[in-house]
Amino acid sequence: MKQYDVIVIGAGPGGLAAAYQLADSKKVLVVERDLWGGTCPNVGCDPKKMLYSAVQAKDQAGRMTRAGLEGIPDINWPNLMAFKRGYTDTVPSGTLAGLKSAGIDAVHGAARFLDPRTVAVAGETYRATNFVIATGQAPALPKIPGASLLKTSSDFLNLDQLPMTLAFIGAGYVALELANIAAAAGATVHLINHSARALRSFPEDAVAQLLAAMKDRRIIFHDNVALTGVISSPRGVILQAADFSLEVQAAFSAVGRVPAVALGLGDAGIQVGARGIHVDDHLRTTNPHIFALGDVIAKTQPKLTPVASFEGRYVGATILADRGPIAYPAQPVVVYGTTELAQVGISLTDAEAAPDRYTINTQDVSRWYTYNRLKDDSATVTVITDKASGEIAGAIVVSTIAEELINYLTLLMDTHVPGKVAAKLIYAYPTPASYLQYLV
Ligand SMILES: Cc1cc2nc3c(=O)[nH]c(=O)nc-3n(C[C@H](O)[C@H](O)[C@H](O)COP(=O)(O)OP(=O)(O)OC[C@H]3O[C@@H](n4cnc5c(N)ncnc54)[C@H](O)[C@@H]3O)c2cc1C
Ligand SMILES: NC(=O)c1ccc[n+]([C@@H]2O[C@H](COP(=O)([O-])OP(=O)(O)OC[C@H]3O[C@@H](n4cnc5c(N)ncnc54)[C@H](O)[C@@H]3O)[C@@H](O)[C@H]2O)c1
Repeated sequence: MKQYDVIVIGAGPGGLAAAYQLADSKKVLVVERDLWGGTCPNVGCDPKKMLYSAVQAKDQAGRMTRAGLEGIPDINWPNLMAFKRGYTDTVPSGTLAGLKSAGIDAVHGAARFLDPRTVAVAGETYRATNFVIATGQAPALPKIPGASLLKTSSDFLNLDQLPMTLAFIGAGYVALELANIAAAAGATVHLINHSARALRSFPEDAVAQLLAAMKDRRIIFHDNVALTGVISSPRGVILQAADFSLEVQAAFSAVGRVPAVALGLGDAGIQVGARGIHVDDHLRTTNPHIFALGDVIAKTQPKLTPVASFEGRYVGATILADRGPIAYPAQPVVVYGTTELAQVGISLTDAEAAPDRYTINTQDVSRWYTYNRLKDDSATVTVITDKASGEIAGAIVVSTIAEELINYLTLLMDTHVPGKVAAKLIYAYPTPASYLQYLV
């Protein structure tokens, strides 16, 4: 039996951040059951955005037709997939090499608690003073007969050939982002939504702008369809509901993700609910020498890579010395769809409910120089300002380059720079930042 100061279970962005934080002063072991690096670089953010790169380039070319460009390029799926694999194929070995060079031990296999101080991995047992559970989430399947015929986001991001007809079940981040990629690459894409509302955490008007762009791309939305079953067919699968039947070559579940908690948590005295492992304000589980972080915990913060990494650094630092409860900075979120939808800070609904406290300023910026140059016809920016301090309290950006502006607005929020101070600075021109003076 080997003894460590800290055992980190799960080598995704959260677990790795904790391990690196501890590497200089503690004897650390990282356990991973699947791909070193976890979801984000292997089957999540990074491969998705490599495929999205070709979609962005194609879309910009499309917008510039009759403005100097002729012809819209086609996406060659096998070549695009080879480009993606050129990155993802190196992730597990690169991650492992990074751990070794930092003096962190690594073992491959699924960890399972035998008791609160011991885990078993691949037939060996390991003991530690502290544990960090960072096991993330896995794709969920709808609870209907035939659900095992459905594929997942991980399958989509590794398709050798793109099916010509396909469906996504769900209307959240995964469904919208992957539907956009598939449709831009030439597939006929159906999106099956069990309600009439997509992306519930975003304002309805902004979502409507995104959905309009996706419908222009000929993505077919089937709202208020509660599937009752999936059966196989000679050409693929048939999705069934009351008064509804749709045959596609492949169908992908995008109904959310479930916390990966099959690691004997009961034997370690750790409580877990449907949304994940319960933690306190120090990210301690119900067993105080065991921490949990990232997507696997029940939390109000979005389950995103930079949030998991932030928590990993916090837990690493807290194991070294208690620095008080975790205090999160603002967390920007971006949906990389047919246009980008980005949001940070207070929600529009909460700001509208407190008109004495907040100013809400929504502007159509599509004719402003940078957006006009890019022919970004649906660009809209909403900035919510705290009346008393003049500081930015939140923002919503719809634009093909929303990912850029949302980070500047986040920076201003986190550094408590009031809008009128930000407006006086000099920014490179012409760039999205150079319009901050008219936005904040
Ligand atoms: C398709 C897709 C696109 C996404 N796009 C974005 C994006 O654009 N931006 C963004 O910020 N976020 C995005 N996310 C979310 C992001 O990937 C996660 O928030 C992030 O990976 C969470 O990190 P984590 O370390 O908590 O968990 P993970 O990255 O999931 O890592 C957990 C690791 O633990 C391992 N593990 C599980 N159980 C055990 C066990 N018993 N023993 C050993 N190892 C175990 C798993 O194999 C996994 O490698 C996306 C997710 C998906 C699925
Ligand atoms: N750009 C990004 O940052 C990004 C991209 C992808 C994923 N993610 C992360 O991954 C998480 C998971 O994404 P997701 O899209 O899988 O989940 P989600 O929670 O965002 O969306 C799930 C969707 O499925 C629908 N749904 C649930 N049950 C259903 C059922 N039985 N039938 C039909 N529809 C059903 C929901 O109404 C919702 O529209 C996100 O919450 C986010 O944390 C982030």
